[in-house]
Amino acid sequence: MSSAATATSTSSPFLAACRGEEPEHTPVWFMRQAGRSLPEYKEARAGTTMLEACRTPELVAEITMQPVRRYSTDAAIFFSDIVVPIAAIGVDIEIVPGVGPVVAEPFRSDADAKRLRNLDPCDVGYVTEAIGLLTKELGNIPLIGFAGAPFTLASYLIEGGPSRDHAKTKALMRSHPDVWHSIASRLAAICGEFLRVQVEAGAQAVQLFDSWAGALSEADYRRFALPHSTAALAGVAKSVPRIHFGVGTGHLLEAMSETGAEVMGVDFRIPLDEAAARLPGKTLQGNLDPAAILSDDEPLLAETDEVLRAGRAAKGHIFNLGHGVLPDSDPAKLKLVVDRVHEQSSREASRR
Ligand SMILES: Cc1c2[nH]c(c1CCC(=O)O)Cc1[nH]c(c(CCC(=O)O)c1C)Cc1[nH]c(c(CCC(=O)O)c1C)Cc1[nH]c(c(C)c1CCC(=O)O)C2
Repeated sequence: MSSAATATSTSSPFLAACRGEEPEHTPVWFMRQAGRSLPEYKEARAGTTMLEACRTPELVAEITMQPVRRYSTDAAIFFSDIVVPIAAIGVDIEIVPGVGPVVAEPFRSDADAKRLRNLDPCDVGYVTEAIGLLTKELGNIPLIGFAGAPFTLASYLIEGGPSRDHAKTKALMRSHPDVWHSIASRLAAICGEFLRVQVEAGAQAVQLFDSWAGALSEADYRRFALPHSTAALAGVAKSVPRIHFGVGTGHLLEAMSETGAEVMGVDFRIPLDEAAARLPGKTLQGNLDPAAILSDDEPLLAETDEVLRAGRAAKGHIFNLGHGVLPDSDPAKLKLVVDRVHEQSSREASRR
């Protein structure tokens, strides 16, 4: 490792917390920190579709930087989407504004599984290029790369779009487990490669989003999702810290941490001290309710303090929301939270 890289990793509160070391203050970043809550994002994105934007390195770098500049977050998350690698291998998928990913021909059969060929780094050359631009601009702020987990991606491919009950996906798992495992294992290989491309280009941590895994029972999660998420994360094992996150996954925390992730994301439904008792020795990330950002300052700051207090029970704590920033959020409130987290936790650190 070069001396520059060593200096970066030792001086970053985010990377220290990932490793379970004592940072100078509690690091903070927000899922969906770049997005529709920022006027400068709306301006930069005007006239460009989401997937076109993800394929334009200068625009990706600019949008990734926007929240870092505005809020002084302790990490940047790469601006992209979980469906970018799927589109890159030629699957006809679009991101429809206000809806989400929509697939022209939903996946149902073994023949469909074969539409998922391996990802070649050249398929996503724009990702490597954008991360190259970003590592120069970010200085010692680490960049988080990410991918969607096989279950969450498979749900979009099988349902054809967003789904509340994931009924077609669950029916396919049960009736045709061989087809399911074929789709999910191909997705795991694609996700693992997508993560590797980002790390090789300069991402210093990764997050695997299994946003919809909370729809599964623990038994089904273990049988149908866990092996594939484990395989996806194995792609970058031992190279960078790996964060794993899902929504409504309180019943799955232990099972999800068996993927090997060093950091577990916790949504807002479970207090961090409870999660810490269940996952001893893990760094936790979370978990202010995104809706708290829409409230008045007083309740917002009280809840921020409570998340910090509960987070002290964990080996390491990375402050975040329990899910993504809501589009109606006022950027000034997010800035208020960042400043509060930094102030309160540096005061705490100086008392130790
Ligand atoms: C399920 C999922 C998707 N994408 C993602 C997930 C997992 C995280 C989660 O649970 O929220 C991940 C994602 N998508 C985006 C990021 C960028 C980084 C960040 O700031 O967090 C990340 C990490 C940008 C985006 N991805 C998308 C937007 C909004 C598109 C726009 O601004 O036009 C952004 C900023 C589009 C998208 N893409 C997806 C959805 C559901 C949507 C929203 C559709 C809508 O409401 O318009 C699929």
